[in-house]
Amino acid sequence: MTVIAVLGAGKIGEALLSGLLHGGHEPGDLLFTERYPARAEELTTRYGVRAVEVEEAAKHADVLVVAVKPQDIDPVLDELAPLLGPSSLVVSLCAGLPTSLYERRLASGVPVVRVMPNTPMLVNEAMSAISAGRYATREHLAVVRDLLSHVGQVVEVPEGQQDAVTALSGSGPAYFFYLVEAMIDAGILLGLPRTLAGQLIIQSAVGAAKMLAESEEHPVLLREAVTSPAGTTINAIRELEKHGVRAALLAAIEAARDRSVELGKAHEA
Ligand SMILES: NC(=O)C1=CN([C@@H]2O[C@H](COP(=O)(O)OP(=O)(O)OC[C@H]3O[C@@H](n4cnc5c(N)ncnc54)[C@H](O)[C@@H]3O)[C@@H](O)[C@H]2O)C=CC1
Ligand SMILES: O=C(O)[C@@H]1CCC=N1
Repeated sequence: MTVIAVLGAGKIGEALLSGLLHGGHEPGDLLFTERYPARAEELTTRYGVRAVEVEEAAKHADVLVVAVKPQDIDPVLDELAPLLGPSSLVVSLCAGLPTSLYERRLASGVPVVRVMPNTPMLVNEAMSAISAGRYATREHLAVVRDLLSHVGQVVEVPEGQQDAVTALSGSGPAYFFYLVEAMIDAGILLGLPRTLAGQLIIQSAVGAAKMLAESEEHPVLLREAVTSPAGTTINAIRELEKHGVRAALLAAIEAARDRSVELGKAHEA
């Protein structure tokens, strides 16, 4: 079995470890590094996966998955540089960081694959986009695709699209959570108990997501099917349009893309 080491076991690192375990990986085939000992202990207790130093991770793992914040990448690259060679495989989950950064800072020929996943990895429903760096072959991409397909869907994109992907599906779950949170508040405004409002909205979100995923219909048609002439929904849609919700989403996602570009630029030579 391929041994995978997750470097930095925060929210997305934990989601990956948990998703891989759900997907059939053995705890013994997974390793992680973590800056905070208490966090390391917590994860070992929860998942039975061993926390190691970076040297051990580099020595034993076939795939090293970098899952620290982009702002924390420098010390990780310094640690990895003397430990890796062309037979290693580095997978970066870091928003904004280009494969060229790794290629510049690690030994020549180290293959790097850039990935933008998302947190639904925790429930095996991730959307991950993968892009090969300069030294990554089709075989390296296939290894990464196989690994991530245990925790959701995988698409390959040109690396130039990764900042847009980050804004869309990397951050995407947060936008849906935000909408659900606001809709539950609307239930409170209308006088419903919070638990009931939560149940109504969450199940509506699950049902709508299932229809989007399973029906062949365009989202516009699915919305139109809910929107009866002179009915209730069109009144709500009019308010959404009046308040510029569509324009707000376009601007919000563009701002997220811009931040991803900025995070990459901060590490330019
Ligand atoms: N949270 C999300 O939804 C997504 C995050 N990402 C990317 O994943 C990366 C991690 O994000 P989060 O998990 O949200 O951040 P986080 O802050 O929850 O996790 C980062 C973890 O790395 C650890 N760490 C930092 N430096 C370390 C070092 N030198 N050695 C060992 N451990 C170290 C920290 O203690 C922390 O536990 C980021 O680069 C982010 O862009 C990508 C897609 C989605
Ligand atoms: O907010 C962030 O920077 C990370 C990257 C995509 C989702 N979360």
